Amino acid sequence: MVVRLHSFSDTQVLATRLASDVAQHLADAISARGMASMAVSGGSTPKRLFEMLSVAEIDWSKVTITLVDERFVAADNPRSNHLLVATHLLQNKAAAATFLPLYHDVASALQAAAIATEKTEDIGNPFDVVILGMGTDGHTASFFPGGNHLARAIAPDAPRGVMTMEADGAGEERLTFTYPSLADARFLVLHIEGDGKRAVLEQAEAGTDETEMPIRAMLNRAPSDLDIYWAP
Ligand SMILES: O=C1O[C@H](COP(=O)(O)O)[C@@H](O)[C@H](O)[C@H]1O
Repeated sequence: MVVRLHSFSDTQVLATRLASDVAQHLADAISARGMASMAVSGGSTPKRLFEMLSVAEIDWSKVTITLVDERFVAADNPRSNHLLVATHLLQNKAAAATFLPLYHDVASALQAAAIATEKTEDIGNPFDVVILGMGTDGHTASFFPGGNHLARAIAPDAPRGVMTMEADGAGEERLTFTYPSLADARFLVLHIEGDGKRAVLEQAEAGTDETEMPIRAMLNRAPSDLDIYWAP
């Protein structure tokens, strides 16, 4: 694998370029296979990107979107990644896309993970586009340091699909695609912004302990090339 760092002067320039690159990969997938799949992150970073991507001139009716991870909360909860995507990405032209949520209104996160795995099994083998984020603790998706299922979730031979995760730094119980589900994406992106996250990235690149900083699994051993988009 190759890790490429793309640095931009500011977050607006980054979002413009990343939206254009993602749209191109989705259009290429539609041309090649008649459909496209994409898994996106939540959190605060992707809002501007989502808004720019939502107006891209591609055939969104052939695009299926899901999340790399989610909190076990309903879609009207302000902390829901589904709500973020619905508000900022599934708008404008992208309103024609199909969205597959990870959260389901069932008794446990474990049940929701099983349903999400089943409902997403026909997409993402591999995903055409995966956009990862990274927390200042070095987590990506819901691969949290100290997570109760971290070792299983980031194992190279973990099954494709969605698992649960609990960790002190995670807040609510989480739902997350496993490492193998994400790491072989045709276009694998890590989107980070700010000097603080750049310092966290450099710290991650300088070590190998994945339990300390799970983003290292993606940086060190993803089967796909990893394109990092960063702006101060
Ligand atoms: O918990 C989460 O945080 C990360 C990073 O979020 P940010 O607010 O620092 O951008 C995100 O990638 C992940 O999807 C989300 O669930």
